[in-house]
Amino acid sequence: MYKNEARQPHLRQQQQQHPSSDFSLKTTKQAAMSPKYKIYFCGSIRAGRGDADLYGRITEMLGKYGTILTPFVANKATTAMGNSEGEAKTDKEIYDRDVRLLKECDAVVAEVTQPSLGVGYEIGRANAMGKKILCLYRPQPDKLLSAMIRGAEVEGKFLTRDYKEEDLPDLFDHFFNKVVCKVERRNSLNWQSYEPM
Ligand SMILES: O=c1[nH]c(=O)n([C@H]2C[C@H](O)[C@@H](COP(=O)(O)O)O2)cc1CO
Repeated sequence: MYKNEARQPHLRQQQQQHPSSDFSLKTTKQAAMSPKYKIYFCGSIRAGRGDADLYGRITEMLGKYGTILTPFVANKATTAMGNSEGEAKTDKEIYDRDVRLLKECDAVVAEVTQPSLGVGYEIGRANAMGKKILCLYRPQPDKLLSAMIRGAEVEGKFLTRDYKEEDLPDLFDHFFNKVVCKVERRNSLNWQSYEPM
């Protein structure tokens, strides 16, 4: 028995079930190659549902990188005047659930073209939690993005991008593969001293 089999008996079991293939190695490699993130998607609800179709296309693209924690934002059945969506029935339940999901997520993607109090609040809260954030804005002739979003930009942490829909695949590749994938050093352990690095 190899050393790590003693600590991970499931590896030995997998090896017995798949004797001709290096099952454990393959699954480990696959996991490393296709990281699946928990993504909090923000978009306007009570501030107007004019971009709901676009939110649907965005969340579909984001599915390549992980799980959307907030599918109700892109759901066309969610209306500006509805007072409940999904499991949440009251504003308090919506707020509590969304703050819990924000804490849980690995990354926030926000479509900020339609100005929304809720989206602004979520971005500020996520920023205070140290989450990686991508804000997407479609420049409008009569509408400027708030300085509290564009001005919050910090390289490698908080990105704001003016975009056209065809730019999204490249923007998402960059955000997830160059920004979100970077593990904060303080989250790792020095295996000699057991101190956080
Ligand atoms: O019913 C809701 N469900 C919900 O999850 N939210 C969250 C998610 C959205 O990203 C954001 C939208 O805020 P607003 O409704 O102020 O546009 O707030 C907001 C509402 C309604 O305010």
